[in-house]
Amino acid sequence: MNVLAPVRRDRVIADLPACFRKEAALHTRPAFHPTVASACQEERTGTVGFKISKIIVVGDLSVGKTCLINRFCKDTFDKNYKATIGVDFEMERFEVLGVPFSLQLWDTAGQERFKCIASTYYRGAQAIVIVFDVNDVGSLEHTRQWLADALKENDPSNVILFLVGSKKDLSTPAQYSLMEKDALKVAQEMQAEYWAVSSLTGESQLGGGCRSQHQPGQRTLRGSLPMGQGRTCGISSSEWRP
Ligand SMILES: Nc1nc2c(ncn2[C@@H]2O[C@H](COP(=O)(O)OP(=O)(O)OP(=O)(O)O)[C@@H](O)[C@H]2O)c(=O)[nH]1
Repeated sequence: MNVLAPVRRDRVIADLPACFRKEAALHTRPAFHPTVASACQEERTGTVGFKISKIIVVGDLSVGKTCLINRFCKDTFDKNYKATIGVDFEMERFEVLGVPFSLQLWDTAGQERFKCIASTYYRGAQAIVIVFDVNDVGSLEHTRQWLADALKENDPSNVILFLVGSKKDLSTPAQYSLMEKDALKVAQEMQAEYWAVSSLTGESQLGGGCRSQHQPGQRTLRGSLPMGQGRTCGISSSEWRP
């Protein structure tokens, strides 16, 4: 008996969106392998079963990792800072091309003293989200180290990377465009997709003037955080061959 509530409408992905930048994309095909697609449609997914992918969110202390996850999962924002102790996690259910799919979002502590505990949860990630504050250039510089640490526990050729600039609402357009140049450079080096967001307002914007395939109305953090929208993390056509 299925005791789970239906998947929320904005978590139902009926068409795979095109990748935004090929060099930062793990999946460059517009759809699953035809055999996979027909097996999903005919519910012959057999041994593939229920899919879970793990996303880890890393970055300096107080850059807004918890707020980003809360906006995405609960559509809430808390202006009071409560440091994450070690790690925390949320689970989000999706339906991708008719197949149930879940994301585990691991929120890790940015404080140095908890780094040791948090890093024990890095292993087995399909996507790494490295967050920095667009108003704090130091936090952008530290993203390289956060990525290096996360990649020690993961296979670099098999993870999708996102560089996310947070608290965009606190910067003026002039300040932001100065910062964006540096952020894009770092994203390019990392081969990550770059997004700028505000968890306070719910706005999310793909960096570098890349065009999104999505409707303007969809581009809010709740429905379209990078991890939910740009790609379907963790799914590869080879994995999904029935
Ligand atoms: N104005 C504004 N403030 C934000 C935004 N995101 C987070 N904040 C504030 O920044 C502070 C830190 O946010 P958190 O999400 O707790 O930061 P964190 O990165 O999870 O911090 P650690 O758990 O210590 O690693 C809080 O006071 C938030 O309210 C944003 O988009 N805009």
